[in-house]
Amino acid sequence: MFVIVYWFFLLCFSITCLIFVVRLFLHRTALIYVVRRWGEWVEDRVHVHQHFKVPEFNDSTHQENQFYRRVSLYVNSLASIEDSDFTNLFSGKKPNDILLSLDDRQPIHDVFLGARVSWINEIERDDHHKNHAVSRRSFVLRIKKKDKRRILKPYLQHIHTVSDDIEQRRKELKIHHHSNGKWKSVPFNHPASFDSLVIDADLKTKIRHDLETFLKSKQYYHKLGRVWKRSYLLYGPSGTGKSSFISATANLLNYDVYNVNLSQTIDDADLNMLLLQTTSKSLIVVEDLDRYVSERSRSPITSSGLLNFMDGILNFQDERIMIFTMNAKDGIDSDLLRPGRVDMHIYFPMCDFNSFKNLANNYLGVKDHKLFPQVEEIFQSGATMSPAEISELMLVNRSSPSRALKSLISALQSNSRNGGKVAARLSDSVASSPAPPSVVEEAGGAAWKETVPKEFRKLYGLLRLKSCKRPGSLDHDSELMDQ
Ligand SMILES: Nc1ncnc2c1ncn2[C@@H]1O[C@H](COP(=O)(O)OP(=O)(O)OP(=O)(O)O)[C@@H](O)[C@H]1O
Ligand SMILES: [Mg+2]
Repeated sequence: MFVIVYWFFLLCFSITCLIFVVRLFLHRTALIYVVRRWGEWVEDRVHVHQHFKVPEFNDSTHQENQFYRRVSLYVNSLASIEDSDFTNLFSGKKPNDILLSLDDRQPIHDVFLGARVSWINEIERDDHHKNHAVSRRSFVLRIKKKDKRRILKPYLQHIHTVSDDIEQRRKELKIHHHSNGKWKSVPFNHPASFDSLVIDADLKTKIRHDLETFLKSKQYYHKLGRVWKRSYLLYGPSGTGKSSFISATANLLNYDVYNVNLSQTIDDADLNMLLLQTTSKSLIVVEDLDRYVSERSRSPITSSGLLNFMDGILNFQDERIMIFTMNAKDGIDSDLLRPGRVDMHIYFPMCDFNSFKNLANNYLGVKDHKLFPQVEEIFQSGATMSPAEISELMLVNRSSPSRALKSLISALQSNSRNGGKVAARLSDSVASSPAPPSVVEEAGGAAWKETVPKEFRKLYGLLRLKSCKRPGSLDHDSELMDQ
């Protein structure tokens, strides 16, 4: 009995060692790839496949096949390209960017909804084409017959979505300005990013989330019969980051910027034409809307022309984001900012101690300093400056954080001593401080009361009571209206 058990354990041990050695050998010598390939070959033999060819050019018209371009982008973005036997390397548009591209006649595998498919990029020579030889490229999709019905349509749709996304990310951004009713563009290279923007962290997350949700909501907007656009109002004193926010949003979404200058002598028709000429996936920006409104009597643009422009009624189905900026909301016609026309109101406050600490970290690389308590005390006494002024001071004194902080302390002290500039700024900030839902409820006005059910209004009232007025806050009213 003992001998049988002994031999049994010895056999198990020997088999385990053998498996271990074989695996090690296969991995070390890369023979594992050969074995896998055999496995795939065998699996391929036992299935019936169907092939779909995507030629680079349309045979009859010799026009470029747009789907070939999409497939090429998609295939070259697959992670499995790194396992391909032969891949080309190209430099991308951005520095240090290396792009991989599949070489001719190289197969590449992909998995979609649990089904394994493969692509191969073929190249055929046509020696009889008008007396000279031409190469015809194509991608061929190989898919198991049993999977075709289940995955083909969603897979092609998936290729569309992914390639759109890649194109969007690779696009070179432009900023457009208009003169004489025509857009002129220059490359947009502003480095602003959401990370360097100093605003309340929760607010930043909410805005990012709102933008991302908007981008994914095409079907939803269309189902509701609404123009697929989102509008933001940025308001707050000068130098608090409104324009930086616009640049950061353009960089985040990779959207072109169209800067609409309402003070130029344009009329309603020009404004409509300008809007029609904007492309999708763009930010349409109107800076200093309050200044324009106060000077409106001298402008050829009518009130309804402006409202139609803000509603984007001429642009169906396109993906646009509109951003309006102003220093203060008071005195602005409530219809102009009503929910639906402007979806979200974002307040940009003057600096407080928290924002100051973020700026000090960004500009001076200091998270803490012995002068911080003194700075905090001055902020608590009510003195303040705009992020633009503070960042400028820090930039000039960036070689010495102590010097930067001392200059800031004396600037804050002198501001609060003479009360002038700061007092003005403070009153500005208080006057335009966020009054989240209440202001917009007025803006929604009677129409809102007519169209929104009573229960909803009650809930809305409760939320209003709970919302607290914080600097850097967000008016959620319009979010609610959208739901
Ligand atoms: N919140 C902020 N976070 C980081 N930097 C800021 C912020 N606000 C202002 N700055 C700095 O100040 C500079 C000017 O800010 P910006 O032009 O965005 O202000 P603004 O609110 O648009 O002012 P204005 O109302 O005068 O147009 C920016 O380039 C940036 O360096
Ligand atoms: Mg600005």
